[in-house]
Amino acid sequence: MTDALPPPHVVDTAACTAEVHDQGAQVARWAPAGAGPVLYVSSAATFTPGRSIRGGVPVCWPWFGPGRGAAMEPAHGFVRTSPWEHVDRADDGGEVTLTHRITSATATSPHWPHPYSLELRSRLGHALELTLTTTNTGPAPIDLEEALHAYLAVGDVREATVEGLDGRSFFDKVAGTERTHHGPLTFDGETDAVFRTSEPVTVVDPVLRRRLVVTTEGAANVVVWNPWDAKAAEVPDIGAGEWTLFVCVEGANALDNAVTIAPGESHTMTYRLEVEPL
Ligand SMILES: O=P(O)(O)OC[C@H]1O[C@H](O)[C@H](O)[C@@H](O)[C@@H]1O
Repeated sequence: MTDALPPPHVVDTAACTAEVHDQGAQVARWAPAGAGPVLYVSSAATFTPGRSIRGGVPVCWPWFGPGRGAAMEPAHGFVRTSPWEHVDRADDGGEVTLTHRITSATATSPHWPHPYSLELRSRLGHALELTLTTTNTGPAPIDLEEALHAYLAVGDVREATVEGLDGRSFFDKVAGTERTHHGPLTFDGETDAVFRTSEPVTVVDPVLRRRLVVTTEGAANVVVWNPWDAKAAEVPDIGAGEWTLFVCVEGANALDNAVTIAPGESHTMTYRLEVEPL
């Protein structure tokens, strides 16, 4: 039993540099040409079988956090710490698409006794585009939550804002209440919010002088998370003081926006990330 993950798939083209692990089909790094790293990866991240990498884009499936009944383990589902099969690598003029698949033949949970096939296509180029497709291969409907849990690198979360959430309702997981947001989102404490929106959102970062534009399809929610200082200090794989260096802006179908898929049917969620100068 080795205690280190196999080396990631490496992409190094005129369009971008990137690294993608078979465990969790997790994109750990992505930097389009001319930009610095766009995804935060903790200096204390572990690259160990069975443990999620703290950073990049973990795939949360088929429940989000502890699930709707707050009793599911591991948090965020079992596929982010499972090995996926790497099934394809295609190069299209410098844009590389990696395809990973995981199915009920190799990865199951006592909480999830359902036949399924799950595929992630990671298109790595000037933009990062992740397409997660669930197929119900069993005889009964399945009901699931999912998230593409991107850790976006920022210069200082206390100076960053998120545009595109004005007027949106959200479940505030910190307060445990339903609320409506007004104006740009700023950060002055622990933030853990499941917004009901399918519209693009933009992280404006005056420190790194860039805008990170997040566009989703097939996602009813955008989740915004930063643990702030005290919560981050309780998480061993967030490097000391590094809570200022990221904000998670996730595409998701969670809570009352869980997805039901009929036998033989599929559902697709797409998360697209682009960098613009400020
Ligand atoms: O520590 P993890 O299991 O990776 O979860 C990290 C965070 O993920 C999401 O953003 C959730 O909304 C948070 O409640 C959770 O704390």
